[in-house]
Amino acid sequence: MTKKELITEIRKYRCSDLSDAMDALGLVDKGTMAETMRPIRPGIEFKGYAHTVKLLPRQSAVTRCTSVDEWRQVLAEGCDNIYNFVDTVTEENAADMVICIDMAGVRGGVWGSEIAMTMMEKGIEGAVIDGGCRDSYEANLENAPVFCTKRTFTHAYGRVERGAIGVPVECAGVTVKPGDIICADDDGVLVIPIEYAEEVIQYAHVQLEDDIAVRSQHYENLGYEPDATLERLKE
Ligand SMILES: O=C([O-])CC(=O)C(=O)O
Ligand SMILES: [Mg+2]
Repeated sequence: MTKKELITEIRKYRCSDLSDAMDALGLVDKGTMAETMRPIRPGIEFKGYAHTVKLLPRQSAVTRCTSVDEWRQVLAEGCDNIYNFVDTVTEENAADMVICIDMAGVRGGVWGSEIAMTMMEKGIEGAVIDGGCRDSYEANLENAPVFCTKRTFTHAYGRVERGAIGVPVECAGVTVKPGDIICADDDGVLVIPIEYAEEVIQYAHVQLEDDIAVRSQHYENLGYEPDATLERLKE
C-alpha cells in the first residue's frame, strides 16, 4: 500500500475499531494517549502521519522589559526560537500531516488562533499537543483541528524553548515516532506505530463491519433514518 492508500483506508475506521485491532495484536493500550488529551470541541476527527516537535522547559531567565519596543523584540526573538518548526511544514509536505508536540509537561499555549490558521493554510490534517492551546474560542470558530492536554491563556514564550524536530517524542504517555499514524476523534487519540498499520486495518475492518451490521438493525428497530456512521465502509 502507498502512504496515501494506507491513510485513506485508516480514515474509514473509528478510533474504537483501531484500538480493538491493536488489542487483537496484543498491543493493549500501547498507543492510547492519556484521557487528558481532548479535542477543543466535539466532532473533530482526523488521521495522519506524525510530524514531531519536542519543546523543552526554558532554561534562561526572562527579560524584564522596560519599553513596549523592547517587549516586541524580546517576544519576536522568543517566538523565532520556539516556532522554528513552522517553516518545516510547507504546502508541499503538509498533506496528511499531524503535528505532534511534546511540551515536556510545561504550560504554555503554543497553539493559538493565529498559528492554527497558518497551519490550516499550509494544509495540515491536525495538531495533537501535549501542552497548551490558547485563544480557544477563536480556534473553535476557525474550525481548527486541535487536540491538547491543557487549555490556557498563557503564551509559550517564557515557558518553553526549542528542543528537536522529527525525533521520537513523548506525547500524553505514548512514544510517537515521526511517521507513525495519529488517529484522533471524540474518544481521544490513538497512535498506531507505522509497522503495525496494515495488520491493524485487517482487524479494524471486521470490528467496524460487525458494528455496522448490528447498529443498522437497531436503527431499523427504533425507526431511525440511516446516517453517515453506517456508511463509513462505503466511502
Ligand atoms: O502568537 C503566538 O505565538 C501564539 C498565539 O497566540 C497564536 O498563535 O494565536
Ligand atoms: Mg493568539
